[in-house]
Amino acid sequence: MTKATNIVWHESAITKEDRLKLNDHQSPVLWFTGLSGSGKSTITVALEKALYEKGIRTYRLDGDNIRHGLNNNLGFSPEDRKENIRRIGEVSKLMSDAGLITLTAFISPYREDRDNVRQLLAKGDFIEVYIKCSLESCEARDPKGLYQKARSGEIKQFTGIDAPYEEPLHPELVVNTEQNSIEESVDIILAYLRTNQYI
Ligand SMILES: Nc1ncnc2c1ncn2[C@@H]1O[C@H](COP(=O)(O)OS(=O)(=O)O)[C@@H](OP(=O)(O)O)[C@H]1O
Ligand SMILES: Nc1ncnc2c1ncn2[C@@H]1O[C@H](COP(=O)(O)OP(=O)(O)O)[C@@H](O)[C@H]1O
Repeated sequence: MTKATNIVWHESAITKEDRLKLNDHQSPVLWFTGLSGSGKSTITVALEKALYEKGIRTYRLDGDNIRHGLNNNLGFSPEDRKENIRRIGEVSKLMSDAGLITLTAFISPYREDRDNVRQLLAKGDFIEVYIKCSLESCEARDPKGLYQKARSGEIKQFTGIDAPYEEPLHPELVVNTEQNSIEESVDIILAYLRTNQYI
């Protein structure tokens, strides 16, 4: 594939700041990361509902859904996961520019890939939320039966089994879903957004 050359950035007449004036909130990216079954999808769904009910504009990007469309040409090798996260980072940046609070729910197992997204976004617009849950509990939950398939060798390169997960070193938030209910987890995140004047 040859990269495009001779392309020039074209400014809009309306900026992100203009769009944010129509909102009563900022437009950060809430980047959820954690093992499969840790609760990323469950919590982002509940959080998005809570935000919507407060009149806040949101959009949720979820690994399972995005891999059906935009990223349907990617698998689970380290290179493909990197490209998956790079594209989601770019999409999140557009959403932030559009004035939405984005909730992303991807395993995003590599620190470097998550840090690249942090660098891509304006300061304060990347909120890393580590959904912490032991492999043991995730495997006991096994909501999609994938751990069982990974253990039997039917699925290869499964995160936590035969592919790595690198825990965040300095996440803005850690939510432990072995200790907190779904409602408590949502409240922790809402409190963070309020305290830091995002909403
Ligand atoms: N090999 C392997 N490893 C991990 N996960 C797998 C795999 N194969 C399929 N699945 C399903 O795909 C979902 C993870 O996709 P992501 O885009 O979030 O993964 S990644 O961020 O690129 O690592 C993940 O969804 P969640 O369970 O919601 O995390 C799984 O349902
Ligand atoms: N405290 C909790 N927070 C989030 N999910 C929980 C919790 N306790 C049990 N669960 C269950 O764990 C599973 C998490 O699955 P899911 O949200 O799909 O995780 P992920 O998106 O990280 O793969 C769901 O079946 C959910 O009902």
